[in-house]
Amino acid sequence: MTRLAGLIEGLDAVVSDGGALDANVTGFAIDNRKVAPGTVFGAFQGLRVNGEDYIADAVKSGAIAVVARPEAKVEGAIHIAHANPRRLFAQLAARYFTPFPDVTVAVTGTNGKTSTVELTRQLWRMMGHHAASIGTLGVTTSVDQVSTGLTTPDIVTFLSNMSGLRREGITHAAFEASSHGLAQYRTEGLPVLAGGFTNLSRDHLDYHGDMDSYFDAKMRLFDEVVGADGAAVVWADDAWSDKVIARVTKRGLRVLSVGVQGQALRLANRTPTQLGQTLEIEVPGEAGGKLYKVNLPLIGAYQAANALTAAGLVIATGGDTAKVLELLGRVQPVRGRLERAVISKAGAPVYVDYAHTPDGLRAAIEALRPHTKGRLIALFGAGGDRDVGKRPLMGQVAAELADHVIVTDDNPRSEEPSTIRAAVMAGATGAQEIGGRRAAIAAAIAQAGADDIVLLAGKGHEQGQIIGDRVLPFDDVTVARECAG
Ligand SMILES: CC(=O)N[C@H]1[C@@H](OP(=O)(O)OP(=O)(O)OC[C@H]2O[C@@H](n3ccc(=O)[nH]c3=O)[C@H](O)[C@@H]2O)O[C@H](CO)[C@@H](O)[C@@H]1O[C@H](C)C(=O)N[C@@H](C)C(=O)N[C@H](CCC(=O)O)C(=O)O
Ligand SMILES: Nc1ncnc2c1ncn2[C@@H]1O[C@H](COP(=O)(O)OP(=O)(O)OP(=O)(O)O)[C@@H](O)[C@H]1O
Ligand SMILES: N[C@H](CCC[C@H](N)C(=O)O)C(=O)O
Ligand SMILES: [Mg+2]
Repeated sequence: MTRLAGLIEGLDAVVSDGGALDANVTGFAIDNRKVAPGTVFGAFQGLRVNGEDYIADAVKSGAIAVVARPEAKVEGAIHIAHANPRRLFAQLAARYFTPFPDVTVAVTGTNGKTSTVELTRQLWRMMGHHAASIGTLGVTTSVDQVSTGLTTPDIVTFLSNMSGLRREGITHAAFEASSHGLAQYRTEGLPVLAGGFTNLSRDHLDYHGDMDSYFDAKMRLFDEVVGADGAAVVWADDAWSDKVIARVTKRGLRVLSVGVQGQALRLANRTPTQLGQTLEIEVPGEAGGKLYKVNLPLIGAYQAANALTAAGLVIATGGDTAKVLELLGRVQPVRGRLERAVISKAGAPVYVDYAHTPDGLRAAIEALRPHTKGRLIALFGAGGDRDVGKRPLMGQVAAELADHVIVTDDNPRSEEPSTIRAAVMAGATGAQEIGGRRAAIAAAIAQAGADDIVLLAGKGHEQGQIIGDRVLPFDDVTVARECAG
């Protein structure tokens, strides 16, 4: 039995009459359609609708308490009122779902979150811990991967997953904190020992408005989600890194900066090899510090960055530096991130990558350049119902850096595919436009000679293409194999 009175004890909220405080709490929900008898309902103002409009329905379905703004109307259940109901709901739900894995870290940034949490999970696992990650790829453990649909799931899914992982024996968990997730308090309430920052560049301005608000949304991870005695692992070579370091230092977090300009793990040298790259990493300490040489079995400067951030998180939460750096030599590739799908009949390697921002495209093309003898053919589109301003910029980056560009469809969602393509084409001087992703992939592979390399960007691991409100099965890796054979 979990009594409501016990859960709300000491919480900073105004609690109304209207129900029994000794009632048994059976669960939490933020969608009235998921309310069962005994549920605590969170009623939040959303972008699409106002959750407060569903309070009466939630009470009818058996909600015993409603967390909502003081001005919301709650009848027939206890009103737990707070000006910031999402945050309060997270704290309350966490009291219900506790305990969680002992060591929990979070990663934010525009690009690299998925790769970093996945590499963190792998490092922990190789160190003998029971580890998991939660993010775009779903909930991943060493035996399972279950999709949640979003990068940062809703608060109830998140906390119940974290608690379920603990019951399965998971002691270490890394999760992706997207800017939407942070702005909506989707990952709160549990102790977070360290936060990682990968980078910041243009994305999601449809939601956040401008870069400063986008930055502030991300910084909530360090301002509020990571515990006051926690650590911040900061990729030091981004244009926003200094601002992040200043902010986390002001909060009093322990700072581990990593990268060429990093102080905790300094990337002294990076040399691409055929199947990966050699990293020389300087770690300050006694006797002038120590230089470690790591043969990272992943290609691309960006994966070196994510690997160092992951190593930083593991070290920040107690991992032995020498051991962690040694284990970087044994990590596995991350699904859909510079994944080699196939080698075409003509002999051209075809890579699938999840680049879906201008900066991501730049990183993916630059990663493949040292491995290209002939031409680099880049294929991509842009997602519908997302930041429209990034479209011509993606076109520009590709036109500038690739030798041949094919603009096609990503997930059009509710938009007209040709309109999205036109917006990308506006920046992509000299590009070829091919509607229909399968036809475009076939054309890209058919054009590639033995010395060329093909990059299929934007969809990475995704298993479907969202057209209208339907999701049609589509996997870039499978389609590439079909077109290559
Ligand atoms: C813009 C956005 O982030 N929207 C998410 C958000 O919506 P919202 O809070 O604005 O909610 P709303 O739909 O207006 O509804 C308001 C409230 O009423 C409730 N409701 C609604 C209808 C109903 O019948 N009954 C009911 O109780 C809802 O549960 C909600 O609490 O909360 C909803 C419930 O959890 C999410 O489903 C929804 O994700 C939509 C589908 C989405 O597309 N999100 C994307 C943009 C997203 O979150 N992406 C990020 C970023 C990925 C990246 O890093 O690139 C991610 O973390 O995945
Ligand atoms: N450190 C990085 N710097 C620049 N670009 C990167 C970096 N890491 C990844 N990328 C690019 O971004 C793409 C997405 O990477 P990843 O999935 O790890 O990021 P993410 O932050 O989880 O994305 P999402 O916002 O969709 O959750 C990669 O396929 C790559 O093209
Ligand atoms: N988390 C990102 C993923 C984008 C992937 C791309 N394939 C698209 O559909 O735009 C988003 O929701 O914007
Ligand atoms: Mg991700």
